[in-house]
Amino acid sequence: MVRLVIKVGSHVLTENSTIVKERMMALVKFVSELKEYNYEVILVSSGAVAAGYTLLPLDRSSVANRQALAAIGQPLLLKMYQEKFAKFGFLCSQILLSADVFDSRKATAYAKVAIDTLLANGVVPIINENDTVSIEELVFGDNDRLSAHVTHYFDAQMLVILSDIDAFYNKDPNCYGDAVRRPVVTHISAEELAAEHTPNNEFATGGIVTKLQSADFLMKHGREMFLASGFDLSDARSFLLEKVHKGGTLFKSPNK
Ligand SMILES: Nc1ncnc2c1ncn2[C@@H]1O[C@H](COP(=O)(O)OP(=O)(O)O)[C@@H](O)[C@H]1O
Ligand SMILES: N[C@@H](CCC(=O)OP(=O)(O)O)C(=O)O
Repeated sequence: MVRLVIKVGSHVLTENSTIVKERMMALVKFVSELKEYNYEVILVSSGAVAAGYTLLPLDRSSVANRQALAAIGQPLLLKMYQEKFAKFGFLCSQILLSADVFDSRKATAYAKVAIDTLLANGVVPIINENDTVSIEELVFGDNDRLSAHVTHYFDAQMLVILSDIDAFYNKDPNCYGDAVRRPVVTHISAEELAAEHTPNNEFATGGIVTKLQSADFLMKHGREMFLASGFDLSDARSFLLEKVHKGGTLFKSPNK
């Protein structure tokens, strides 16, 4: 069994203050297919704040309101995931983590026991940051780095980030028409890791920099990361199910 972490961003799941059910369904179908192909899949799903906003459009500039939106949106997201996974005969489950879990070996080990047990029973763990209590020094703030920690500490081989962008380019393709895709990356420079956050959606928090930081963390720990589109899953499907690297970017250490 190969253990995988799939991370999906807020923009993939929501558009114009609504949850895009078709995209969520495509994701659930893809995860279910991966499970049929003997992958163990942990899903890291963003979208709690964006989902909360579809029910109660509070002003998101206030931290308290964002905490409240996450509390409203997280159960809605999970309800939708449960209904959709049930169509494929799978149970799913919710695990909310905060950054301090990974500061404690004991807490990390306890969380891993729960995840191992869920996976051993065929259940899909769905992880998000515990946004209601994760503030200030406890916060990852973006699920890119959270999912990199999940991949490393819960012993997955690879992280697959399904984003609103289909790959890593030499410059932002949303700003530069001549940006060139980088299919394989084996080194990330200090400047790239320190660049400003550039999220492309009002609910997204990370941008490309947190994806590069996640890739760097994983490469240093001997693990791989694949960045591909979450709007069109064909590159991720080809890569994981057909073992053909068409689009997307694979981050791997040079000696692997
Ligand atoms: N070099 C780059 N390659 C790809 N995307 C980039 C680059 N520089 C900046 N970006 C921006 O990063 C965005 C992806 O981050 P984000 O919107 O946070 O995605 P998600 O919600 O999927 O996590 C892209 O839509 C793009 O505008
Ligand atoms: N925990 C937050 C995640 C926000 C976030 O990281 O979004 P994204 O940059 O789209 O992955 C939420 O569920 O709204």
